[in-house]
Amino acid sequence: MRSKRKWSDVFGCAFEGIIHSLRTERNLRIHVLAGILVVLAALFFQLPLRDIALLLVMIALVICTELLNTAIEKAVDLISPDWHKLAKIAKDAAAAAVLVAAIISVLVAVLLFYQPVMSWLGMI
Ligand SMILES: Nc1ncnc2c1ncn2[C@@H]1O[C@H](COP(=O)(O)OP(=O)(O)OP(=O)(O)O)[C@@H](O)[C@H]1O
Repeated sequence: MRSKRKWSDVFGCAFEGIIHSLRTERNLRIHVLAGILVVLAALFFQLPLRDIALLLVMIALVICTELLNTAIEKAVDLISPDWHKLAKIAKDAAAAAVLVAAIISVLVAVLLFYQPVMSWLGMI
């Protein structure tokens, strides 16, 4: 089925989703702040553009999984306000997606920052 929604409506809904999630989800705010700090650190240590691009991809991955986690949580709360085994599986899997993205992002950041930080500290 072809959607008749205007582009401005599509962007408007997406923007509302971001604002609502930022207002209500503490973990998302932490991830956005961490992402900003990582980009500032990458600029400070003058990482190559390719490394900065990789960091941006990882930051986007974490923020997107966090947004999807919020979407799944809300949908599950709507469908299953009471305790249900499948609701637990859905929410736990969504939370696990954020955790995996966050862990891999930290590993990528450590690999990319290791050499420049050590050299800045005069340790190599
Ligand atoms: N309806 C439910 N049925 C079964 N288990 C649930 C249900 N709601 C929540 N849980 C369990 O509680 C955990 C926490 O769920 P909750 O909705 O409170 O998310 P949260 O961890 O507080 O997320 P966030 O902090 O990102 O808002 C879930 O991962 C799940 O294990």
